[in-house]
Amino acid sequence: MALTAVVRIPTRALLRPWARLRDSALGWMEPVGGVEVSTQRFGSQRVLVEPASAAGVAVMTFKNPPVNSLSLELLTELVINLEKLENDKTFRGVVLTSDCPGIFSAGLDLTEICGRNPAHYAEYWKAVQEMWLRLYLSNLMLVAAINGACPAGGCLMSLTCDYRVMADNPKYAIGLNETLLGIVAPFWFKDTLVNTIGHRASERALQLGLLFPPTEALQVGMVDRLVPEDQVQSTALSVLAQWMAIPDHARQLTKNMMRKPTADGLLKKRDEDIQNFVSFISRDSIQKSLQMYLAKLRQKKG
Ligand SMILES: CC/C=C\C/C=C\CCC/C=C/CC(=O)SCCNC(=O)CCNC(=O)[C@H](O)C(C)(C)COP(=O)(O)OP(=O)(O)OC[C@H]1O[C@@H](n2cnc3c(N)ncnc32)[C@H](O)[C@@H]1OP(=O)(O)O
Repeated sequence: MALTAVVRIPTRALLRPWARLRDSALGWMEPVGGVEVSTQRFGSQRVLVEPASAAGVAVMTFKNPPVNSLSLELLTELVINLEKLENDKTFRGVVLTSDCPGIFSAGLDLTEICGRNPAHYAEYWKAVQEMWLRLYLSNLMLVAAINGACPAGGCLMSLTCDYRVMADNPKYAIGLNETLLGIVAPFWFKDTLVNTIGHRASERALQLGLLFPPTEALQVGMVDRLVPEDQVQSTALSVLAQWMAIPDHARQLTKNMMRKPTADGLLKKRDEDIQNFVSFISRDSIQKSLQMYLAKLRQKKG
């Protein structure tokens, strides 16, 4: 079914993006000559992209049931869809959220890093790096609408965003819990956390593999706002509307200035990081820890 519709945004609003917010607040909707904005829904099997009602904004929804684990396929689709949004200059902001009830993302897909061969680990880790680099350095404004559990790689993904809104439900938790699995968060996971909550809080959180319930996550600065579950996405959209009031070029240069040094840390040694990952994850002791952890997860139901 074709869902294409074309909305015209006046050129003056595109040249002065902050004017768009003001104009729409005034109820200015009249289509006049300008740039075409596609309102077509797109995406792929595991990543749905829908333009939001506000011009320039899209919602990217992960749908990789049951837990949105970051499989190679999901990572690949995420990067492709992000690139599409970035290439379409009508989009300025994206809300990232989940279609899996009660779960934002369970993090890396453990079946990708357990019981496979070194070539697979290398391919997978490259995709994880790519996801982080693309999101972390994206020129788009990214807001995470965290509508469920958000451990490990799921937390990392949310930390790449410019703002995090989380459902205020004590059943959900967020954090980099790698040590609980007997594995170690790589330096760029660590750097992303340090840049968000500071060194001391990160050191404690990483060593203990802390998963913070929403109230504590807010206190430590891991998320920016808590709202009732049914308001997570709408709040994320209204946060984006506020950020849209800032001229893009100034905001983008500022974001890049803040983040590039951290990203360069990985860009300078991507291959070495892949080799480290492959040799670490291939160790018998690490594979045993992961197998035990997976078995525990699977037993939970039984
Ligand atoms: C010196 C160092 C050098 C290099 C270091 C290099 C690298 C090491 C670092 C690698 C980084 C890793 C980061 C990660 O992301 S690891 C993944 C961590 N994730 C978790 O710990 C989350 C595990 N899952 C859960 O806690 C729960 O599933 C969750 C709270 C998300 C949802 O709970 P719920 O009760 O709703 O569902 P479950 O019944 O638990 O799960 C349903 C089925 O999904 C399977 N599952 C869950 N999580 C994963 C996963 N991450 N990957 C794959 N599969 C997962 C679970 O087993 C159930 O499966 P079935 O029983 O239905 O078959």
